[in-house]
Amino acid sequence: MISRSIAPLVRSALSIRPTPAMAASTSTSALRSLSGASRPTNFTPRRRPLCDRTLLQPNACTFVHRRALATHSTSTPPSFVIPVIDFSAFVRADATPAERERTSHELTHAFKSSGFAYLRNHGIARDQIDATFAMSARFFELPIDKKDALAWKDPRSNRGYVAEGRERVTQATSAEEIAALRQQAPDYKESLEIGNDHDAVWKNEWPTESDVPRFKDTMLAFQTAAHELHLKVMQSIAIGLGLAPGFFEDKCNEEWHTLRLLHYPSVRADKLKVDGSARAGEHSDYGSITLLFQDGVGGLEAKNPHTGVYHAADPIEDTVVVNVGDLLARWSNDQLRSTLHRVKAPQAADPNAEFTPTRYSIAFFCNPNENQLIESLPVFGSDSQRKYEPIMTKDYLAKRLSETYA
Ligand SMILES: O=C(O)CCC(=O)C(=O)O
Ligand SMILES: [Fe+2]
Repeated sequence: MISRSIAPLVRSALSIRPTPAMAASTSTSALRSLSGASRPTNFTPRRRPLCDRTLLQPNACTFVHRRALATHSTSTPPSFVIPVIDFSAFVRADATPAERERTSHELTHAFKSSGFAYLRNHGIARDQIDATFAMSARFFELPIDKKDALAWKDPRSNRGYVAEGRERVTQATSAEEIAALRQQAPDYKESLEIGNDHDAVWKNEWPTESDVPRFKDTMLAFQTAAHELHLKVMQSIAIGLGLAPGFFEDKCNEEWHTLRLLHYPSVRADKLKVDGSARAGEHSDYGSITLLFQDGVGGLEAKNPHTGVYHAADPIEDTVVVNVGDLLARWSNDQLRSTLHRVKAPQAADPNAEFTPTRYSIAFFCNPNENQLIESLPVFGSDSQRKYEPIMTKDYLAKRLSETYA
């Protein structure tokens, strides 16, 4: 999260205090607002039309994600804990194997129970995170035409700017249902998706250097740091599962990740009270793990799969939230949980406040390599106990998006 010392500065410098006029325009834009879960970073060519253009204004393209539920519960432990784990054993060069084992067991225990953990001492410097947040806020301050010029165009690329109103996570399938949902319960956010910058086919949509100086360099450096942390987390998971420490290394090293900058504009608090409405609707993430950096505002919630009750995953200074995605859940035959989550108004917010404060977060969606076969590992049982058919990363991701456009 943005350090407490600079967070108010960043926020007051970069966010907009809502005025009545803004409230009106927020609500107008909210009506065309949609958004949601992680999209995969790459794609096999689709046979179906990319967008349902009947649902949106000209030149806009709506992404409606119909997500199957994440990992289901079959047992009934009642507690739902998101522990704070000291990850320094994977950052310090002098850590002992025993220290790494201990950390790894804590982490895999968390992933087996809630699917979420906070990592402290994760090795990404606070200054780097703060600088990335500040740069993200500067990007979202650009006039809408500059951002629209960088628009997200193709799910195979999954790169570019996603304006409010372009995406809605839902299980719904019919156009009418989706249109109604959009009216009643849009997601209130905009985002910029950034893939790896060395893809031969798909290119990132960068703002010009004069519009946002040092933006590209800052984001590339952040991707590098986040990828390194992701490799350490995967190593820790391998140890926690009793696998060789390097088990995931050559399966997750192609940087097939998506860095998503998220901006949740200030919104009338009553809008988030509408049934089913959220800043980001209920969803699971698709990939292996997600590293989530949040500012100090709060609002992230994770769903206890046993009770269906949502628990706040409030920001904790100097930590990163890490959660399991669908592919890691499949790899582990659901032993590691891909837990449903969403972003609502912060639970600690003043109940009488007219507006929910502006919020920024940065999600780094990590994926196994494109052609990696994801099948439940023998350590999780015999073939007959497998809950899922083996599937390649890119096919799983493509399948999820083709459902989206059914
Ligand atoms: O902004 C957040 O806190 C969570 C965002 C998220 O879950 C997502 O984009 O998949
Ligand atoms: Fe998510």
